[in-house]
Parts: sequence; structure tokens; C-alpha cells
Amino acid sequence: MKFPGKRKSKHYFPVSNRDPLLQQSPPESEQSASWVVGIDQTLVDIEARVDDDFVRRYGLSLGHSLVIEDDVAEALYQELVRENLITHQFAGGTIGNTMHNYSVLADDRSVLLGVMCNNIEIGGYAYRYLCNTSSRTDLNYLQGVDGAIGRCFTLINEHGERTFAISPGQMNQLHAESIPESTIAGASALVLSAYLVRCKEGEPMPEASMQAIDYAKRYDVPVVLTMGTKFVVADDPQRWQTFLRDHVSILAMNEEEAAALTGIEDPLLAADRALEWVDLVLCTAGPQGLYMAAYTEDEAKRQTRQPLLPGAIAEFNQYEFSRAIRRHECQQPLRIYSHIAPYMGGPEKIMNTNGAGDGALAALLHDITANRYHRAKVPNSSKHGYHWLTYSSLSQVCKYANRVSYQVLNQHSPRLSRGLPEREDSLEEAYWDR
Ligand SMILES: Nc1ncnc2c1ncn2[C@@H]1O[C@H](COP(=O)(O)OP(=O)(O)OP(=O)(O)O)[C@@H](O)[C@H]1O
Ligand SMILES: O=c1[nH]cnc2c1ncn2[C@@H]1O[C@H](CO)[C@@H](O)[C@H]1O
Repeated sequence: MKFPGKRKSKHYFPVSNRDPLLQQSPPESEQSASWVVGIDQTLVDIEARVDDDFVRRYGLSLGHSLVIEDDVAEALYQELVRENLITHQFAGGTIGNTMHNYSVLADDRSVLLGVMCNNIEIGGYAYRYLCNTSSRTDLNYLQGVDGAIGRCFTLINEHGERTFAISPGQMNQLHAESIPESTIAGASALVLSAYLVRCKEGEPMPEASMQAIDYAKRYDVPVVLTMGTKFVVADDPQRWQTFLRDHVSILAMNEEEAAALTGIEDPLLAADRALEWVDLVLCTAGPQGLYMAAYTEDEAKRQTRQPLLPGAIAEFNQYEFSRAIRRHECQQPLRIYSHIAPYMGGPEKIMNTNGAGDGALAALLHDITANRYHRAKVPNSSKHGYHWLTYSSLSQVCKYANRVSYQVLNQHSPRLSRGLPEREDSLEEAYWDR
């Protein structure tokens, strides 16, 4: 486990330190002590540069993800090939990206559940998917299917905005029997997306996801849900609110999804509303940066040393230096909030906004898993006086998430090609001055 940012703080324990006291902890075993599990619809992203007219002609919706029928997919694909518009082909899928990015950041194990072709052809989509996934992502639990994985046509316009057209193949054929109970039981988090319910009648993916949620609840593993697209939410916001209240601990969304879910345009107020259902909210807001909202233990709250921010909730970041805790672990729950503007004001030129939100979630998962790792290694540390959810304060997690989003905006693929530079590992204040 690589920690999320080197800390000057006394609590960080350097892995290479030769201090004899620290040597008492047993050596790292091959098998990781902490990991995250995610379920995804296995998809390869086929990226092409198109104009907005192309998007309209195929009945798609700018900036969103829609499922298309096979004949439409074929016509669309043929036009892309004929006009020579395809620029890149990557492994994709919102949770696949998040697991990969987590593994790259933490240099540690994530487990991906989903389907994979039984017969893999060199150079084919399935082959590309496997080649473009981190070797730290455990693919041993994928379920074989006879047929193709899904294709996600990722259509980028001149402003770098992306629209998805999904040709599903066999991506929704994951069965409940393929969900490994013990892998979920030992995980730091189970990560799902709202896309998983977007299936045809009778497809097993929703049932497989519910099976995973049941296991997670049985072992008190936090369930993380990323919203994916506002259309899935807008179909039935009431149903999603109930789903969140009944099953989800951590919610990740962007401001459009937040508005569809809560009916509230202001991302801070929408995140605050969502705290009625979940323990922690990450709400990205494109060029506005991102917000987080969570609970802390009132007795252990910490005042920020940064300027108090105006907003729909006055001075909302007052306790952003506090760590997050799940509501049911609190004696006296207190709501805390934080916001951060885009790192360095955003890249000079955005290559592609695809996956910036997935990147932010991977950073949050890294912080949560590092906390669990630290608790397992140093259970009597003063850092674990309470049963915290995050290793870092809400403020620090915001910075880290934002930094990772920046990295994704700066490259083509939604999957990080490498971890953050070592020199930048410190997320101390000075680092944030341009
Ligand atoms: N135009 C921009 N300028 C500066 N930063 C940006 C811009 N767009 C996104 N970001 C950064 O990326 C983060 C995530 O962006 P965004 O809200 O677009 O995610 P998203 O819509 O969930 O993305 P995806 O669904 O593709 O993963 C933001 O919090 C911000 O830090
Ligand atoms: O329906 C879907 N299911 C799963 N993943 C999807 C779907 N639509 C788009 N993406 C994925 O979202 C990533 C960026 O956040 C893209 O890599 C794309 O593959």
C-alpha cells in the first residue's frame, strides 16, 4: 500500500524506515491486507472525434450515455471507420476505470467483477481490455461468456466534451453465483454504478449486484455508488433516494446527477440533502471543482485553517479538517463539508474530460483503504480512537481527488497510465500555490 500523499504528520509511518520499533510489524505478505471490489459492465471505449450533428443524427444526447440497438451500433461504427474518425481504443467502463486507477494510485490490489469472453483473440476487444488493465487489478473472478464484451462509442466534440453510445454485447450477463462472498467480506469497499440496472428484462446483472450488496451489508463493508449519468437517475429519482437510504454508504456523482437526484441545482445543497441517505458524498462540478460532504464525530471535530467559504450553507467548510466517519459509528454526528477549485485552475488544454469523475472517486477509495490498512497494521494508533472511514481530513481528500482528476484531464485515456509523480506526493499547503 502506497499512502495517499506523504505526510509530515507524526502519524504517517514510512515504509522504508529502519526504526526497530516499526520493524515489529510483520513484513508485507504477497497477499494484500486491504483491497476494494467493484462490479462493472465490461466495455471497451472506442473514441472518435465527431461534430454535434453526428451525435444528433444517431439520436444520442450530448454529454450523456445511452444504450443503442445493434443495427444503430453497426451503422455508427461503419461511419466512424469509413470517415476514419476513430482516434483511440481503450479499456473503459466506469468501475473498471475506477478499479484500475485505484490500483495505480495505491500500488495495491483491486478486484474487478464482470464478464469476459471465454475465447480471446489477439488484438480483439477483450484482448485490448485485458492488456489495458493494471496488473494490480485482480481479474481472476471475472465470469466467462460466449460472445462479445460491450463497446462504448466515446464521441468527443471540439470542446473535449464526450457523449457515449453503448453497444452492450454480453456485458450484462453476470450471474449472482459469480459473486465471491469472501472477497467482498474482506474488502474496504464494494463499488457499483447506477448503470448496472440499465439492462434488458431478464438480464442477470441487477440480481448479481444485489447479491454483492447483500454480502457487503452482512460484513459491514461500505457500499459505494457512482451515479454514471443523469438519465438513469432522472427516470425515477424517488426510487434512487430509497435505494441510497437502504443500501449505500458513499455516493459519487456530478452536479447534473445531483440535481436529477435531489431536484437541487446547487451542488453543496444537493450533497447536504444526500447526507440524509448516505454517510459521505463526493460531488464533482466540472470547472467549479468538487464538493464533499460527510459526518464527523462532534467531539473530535477540527476547525479549518483555511479561509471560511461563503455558499448556500454559510461558512460550510468550517470543520473540513475533520475526518469522516459513518453515521452509525457516531455518538454525536456532525455534518462537515469541503470544496476545492480545480487543481492549478485546470489544465491549459483539456485533452478529454472523460473519466475525470472516476479519477476523483479512485482517490477517495485510496484514502479509505489506506485507513483500513493503517488500522490493521497499527490498531492502537491514536489515529484509530474512533472508527473513522477516511485516513485524511475531508479537506485533504478533496485535494487529492481533485489532483487525480487533473491528471485524467491531462491525458487521453480515462485510465491513469502511471501514479502521481513522487515529488508531488506531498499535498501540503505550499504545494497548492501555483
Ligand atoms: N473544464 C474544467 N476545467 C477545470 N477542471 C475541470 C474541468 N472539468 C472537470 N474538471 C475537474 O475534474 C473534476 C471532475 O469533473 P466532472 O465534474 O466533469 O466529472 P464527471 O462529469 O463525473 O466525469 P466522468 O463522468 O467523465 O468521470 C472536477 O472536480 C474538476 O476538478
Ligand atoms: O453504461 C455504461 N456502463 C458502464 N460504464 C459506462 C457506461 N457508459 C459509459 N461508461 C463509461 O464511463 C467511463 C467514463 O466515466 C467511460 O470509460 C465509459 O466506458
